[in-house]
Parts: sequence; structure tokens; C-alpha cells
Amino acid sequence: MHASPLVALVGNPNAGKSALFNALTGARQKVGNYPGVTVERHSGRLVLDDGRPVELIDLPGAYSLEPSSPDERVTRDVVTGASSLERLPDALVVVVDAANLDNHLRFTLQLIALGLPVVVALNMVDLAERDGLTLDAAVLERELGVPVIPTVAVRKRGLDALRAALGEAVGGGGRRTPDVSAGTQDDIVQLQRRARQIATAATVSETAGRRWAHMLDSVALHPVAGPVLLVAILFVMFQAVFTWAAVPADAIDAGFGWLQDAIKGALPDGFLRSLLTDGLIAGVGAVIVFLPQILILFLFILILESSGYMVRAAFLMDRLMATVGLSGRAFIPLLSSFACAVPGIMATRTIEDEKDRLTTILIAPLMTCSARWPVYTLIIGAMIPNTQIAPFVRLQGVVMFGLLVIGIAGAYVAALVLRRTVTKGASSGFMMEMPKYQVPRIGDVLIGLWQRAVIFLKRAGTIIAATTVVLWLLLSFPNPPEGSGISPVDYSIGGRIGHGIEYVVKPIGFNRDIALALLPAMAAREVAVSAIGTVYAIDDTDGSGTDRITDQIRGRWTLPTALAFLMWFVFAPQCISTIAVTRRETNGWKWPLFMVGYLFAAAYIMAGITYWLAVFAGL
Ligand SMILES: Nc1nc2c(ncn2[C@@H]2O[C@H](COP(=O)(O)OP(=O)(O)OP(=O)(O)O)[C@@H](O)[C@H]2O)c(=O)[nH]1
Ligand SMILES: [Mg+2]
Repeated sequence: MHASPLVALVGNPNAGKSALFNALTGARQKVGNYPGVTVERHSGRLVLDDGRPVELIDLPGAYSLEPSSPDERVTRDVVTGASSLERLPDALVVVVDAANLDNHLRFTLQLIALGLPVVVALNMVDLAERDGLTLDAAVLERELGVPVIPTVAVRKRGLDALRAALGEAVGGGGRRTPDVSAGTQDDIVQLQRRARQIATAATVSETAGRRWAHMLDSVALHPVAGPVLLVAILFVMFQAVFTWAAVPADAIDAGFGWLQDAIKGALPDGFLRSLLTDGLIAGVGAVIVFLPQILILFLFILILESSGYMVRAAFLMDRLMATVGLSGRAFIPLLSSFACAVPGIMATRTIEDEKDRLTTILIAPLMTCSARWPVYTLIIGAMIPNTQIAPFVRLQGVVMFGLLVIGIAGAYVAALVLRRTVTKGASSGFMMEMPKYQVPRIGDVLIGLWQRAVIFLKRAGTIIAATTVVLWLLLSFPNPPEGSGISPVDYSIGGRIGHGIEYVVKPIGFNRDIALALLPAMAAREVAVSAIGTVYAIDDTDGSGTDRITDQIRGRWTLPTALAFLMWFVFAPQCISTIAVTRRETNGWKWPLFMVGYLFAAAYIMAGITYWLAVFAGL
């Protein structure tokens, strides 16, 4: 016996299920203006007006009851009672996009045919209205034979009526076993025809208010203007990240400098003082300085996502992706990988074909994830002059953009090779609907930024702080004999390990400091920055107090070394979390090991080529 009835939110992708789930339960599920945001089941609690509690689950969107990808299978299994993890729902809330009625009604008809009590949430009526589309819910109700409630999930409109209808639906007692064949037997063309009939009957008026969207799309999806616009947007994004972040980053830097001085003043010279200032603050501070940049980067990504532009970009990329045998569906997971490869790799669950999916997983780490930004920015900031090379175009932004392009090009080549060798197979088509354009909602953007900031600071406070302290210990002991003139870093245990690594990486132009940073940076890429910060804090032998890492790098590194190091980080799989999630998503060690192997090989070769080219070019 179950305490409370179970109700599942189902519907096509991007119908607003998660938004409705959040509105009904007060939860904070990720919503995003593109299909495939929810890939796992989530549950929450809602209380009906008569006080009865109901358990609500938010399911991944699906186009039909015939699953073509793992996330759609989750949905099918739950609503048919075939899921081993979930009991059969007592009722379904089918969420449909009012502006996209005939597409969404097809799946609705399948779901109603299952025989479970159904309430239809006619969502996004605000957008339909804006587009001059008026629908008659009563006609829909009559044609479908189930209650139809107009809602606006993001404005919490229609929720009372929805709750009331739900109360009726779950109150009915006598439940039926779903008739799985009923929904799937209908031939799809017939189903589509019926859906269109109903949609037409329910449409009261439809003016040409969609002109705006059509106009925007004629540019955004244009074969020539489209890609130009995409590149321009990315370019502006990179310039902005470098320009806008300077002031807050300097302020944070100054703050940590002040903290360091304050501790130096308050504590006697010794173990604790060095641990705090040279280890923890030098290391963690070196990473936290990049918070403004990460947030500006995400501001752009979130705005592009929620405005509806991202999916247009995916459509643009589809042809390009097809030439390497990837489906257009791979675009969104790859795009998420610019934030972090871990959610990106999880998002590949929306790709139906296994080989397609595997290829996408294997190349996802080549997208410039946000953990690389601190590394890139530190080295670029120290070694590349910020000269203005054209109006609004500075060299540092161009180099950064170049690294991102090299990563994408590397992924392109890797996919090309993989699809002809280890993941050979036919590629599948693109199946996604175009979301509407909308002005990004400030609240959503702020929540997104907040979440990013929390993730970033958590990493700095845990994994990065821990690795930094371990590194500091390894680099601080044992102390060289008094007056020997040996650098304390070279004499330490860490220094000796570093020397071992140096043998391997010397041919590609890496110095001792880089060798020391590589091993701890396996934990996370940003650790390379904190590690270098720690090395220089300990090794500040001249005692001049020029603690700024950038000055130290400028004084000790050559340009070819810096460029080789940047190239290394484009390719090297320096991230334990990515390796772990790949193992989980591919059910074994084979593919993560393959991924690590090919990426390290690529990193070594590309860094070597860069170094020697730069040396011969006399840089
Ligand atoms: N204007 C408006 N926007 C809405 C409404 N409901 C949802 N949205 C927006 O529509 C987009 C998609 O919403 P989600 O809740 O992520 O959609 P979903 O059905 O969960 O999508 P998947 O998880 O991909 O299946 C988001 O940008 C929401 O903010 C609505 O009633 N009105
Ligand atoms: Mg969702």
C-alpha cells in the first residue's frame, strides 16, 4: 500500500514539464529552452486543495511511446508500468505546448489510449496568445475526452485548476492496467492526421504574429548569414570575457594579497604560516580569481540558451556534424561540454544510436570546458601581449578563441577517424523541434549563474584546496640543508617526482614548474593554476615578494613553452570526474581508458609540434 498517489508529468521535449514541476512542487529542476534538458527522473511532493499529498514525477520528454533513445525509454517504461524502479502512476499530466499543438497532440493521443486517468495541461498559452493564436480548451476537452487546463508554468497560471482536475483524476479509485497495445498500434500517420484535425478544430484564430520569429530565423538559419552570425556571437563573447572580467578579477586578487599579508603579519614564521599563505591562499586564490570570467562566460551561454538561439545553432551545425558521421543531436551534449564535460557526457543519453553516442562521449572532453579557462587565461595573460589588432579586437581574446577552435577542430578530426574505425556504423538523422524565441528570463539566468558560482567555489574549496595542500606538503619537505643554495622545491619529495616527469615532458618543451603541476592537475584542470601558484610561493627565493604568478611566469617561461603548455591543455584528459562519468555511461573501463590514451597521445604530439614550430619560428 502506498501513502500517496503517484502522478507523472509527461509530454514532448521542451513542453515545459520541468517548469510546471517546479511551479507545482516548489522544486528547482533545471529548465532550458531546448529539448532534452531532463534526462533522468525527478520526484517531488504536491498537496491538493483537500490536503491530500500527491507524489509528482518529472519525466524526460519523449516524442512517442516507441522509444528511440534511453531517456525516452525511461518515460515509456514508467507510463506503461514496465519500469522496475517506479510503480505505475495513478494519473498522468500530459503537458502540451499550445503553440505547437498538432505535434504534441500526437503523443497525447497515444498516452490517453493507454487508459490511465489523464489531465492535459495546455501550457505556454501566453506564448500562443502573443503569437496571435487563440485556442478553445472546451473543444479540445470534448475531442480528447479528458480535462484540458490552460497553464503558464513560468507565471504559475492555471495551477489551481490543474490541482483541482488532478484531485478528480486520482480520486476515481478503480484504476486500470494500461493497455500498451492501444497506444502503439495506431499507425503513426493516422495518429498525426487525427492530431491535426483536433488542433484545427480547437484553433479559434491564428494571426500572422509569428512574423518576428520567421524574420529572425531567416537570418539565424541562413546558410551564409547563419554561420557568420554564430561566429560573431562567439567572438564577442570571448572579447567580453577578457575585457569585463579585468576589474573584478583584480579586486579579488588584491583581496587575497591583503589576506596573505595579514596572516604574515599575525603569525610567526613557520609551518602554519607557510601552509596558509604559500599553500592554501596562494593556490586556492589563484583559482578563485577566475570566478568573474567564468560567470561572464556563463552569462552568455545562459542567455543564448534561454533565448532559443542555441537550437538554431544546432540546426546550423547539423550538416557540418553529418560530414563526420555525428548526428545533430550530438550538438547539445557537446555544447554543454563547454561548461563541463561531465553533464555533457550525461546529456548524450538523448542520442539513440549507440555508436553515435559513444563517439560523442569520446570527443566531449575536447570542448573547452570552464576548468580550462583559468589555465588558459593565466598563461595568455602572462605571456601574450594584449595589443589591439583591430577595432574592438585584442590579441589575447584572439588566442583564446584560437584555442577553442583548435579544440573543436581536434574533436572534428577525432570524430572523423573514430567513425571510420572503432565506432563505425551508419549515422542517424536529426530529430528536434525548434523552440520559440523568447526574451531570457532574468530569474532563470540568475539561478543559472548562482549555481555555476557555487559549483566553482565548491571545487575551489574542496578538490582544489585539498590537492594544493598535499602538493604544498610534498614541495616543502624535506628542507634543503642550511646554506646549500639548493632551491627548496628541487630538494623536496615533490620536486624529485617532478624531475622524473620532467624527463618525459622535456622533449615537448615543458619546464620543471609544468612537470610539477601536471600530476596534481589530474584531479581537475584548474589545479594546474593553483599548483603553479604554490610552487612560486614556496620558491620565492629572492624574497622580493613579487608574488604575482603572472610576473613569475613572465620571468621564467619562454613563449614556445607557454604555447606548448596551452596546446597540451586543449587535448590532455586531465580530469578524473570525466573519466569516471565515461566509465559509468559506457559501463566499463574499456572506453574511458581508450579516451585517456588517445587524448594524452594527441596532447603530447600537438604540444611537441607547437613547441618546435615556435622555436624554429624564433618566438
Ligand atoms: N512563456 C512561457 N515559457 C514557458 C512556459 N513553460 C515553460 N516555459 C519555458 O519553456 C522552456 C522549456 O521548459 P522545460 O520545463 O525545461 O521543458 P521540459 O518539458 O521539462 O523539457 P525536457 O526536459 O527537455 O523534456 C523553458 O525555457 C521554460 O522557461 C510557459 O507556460 N510560458
Ligand atoms: Mg524537463
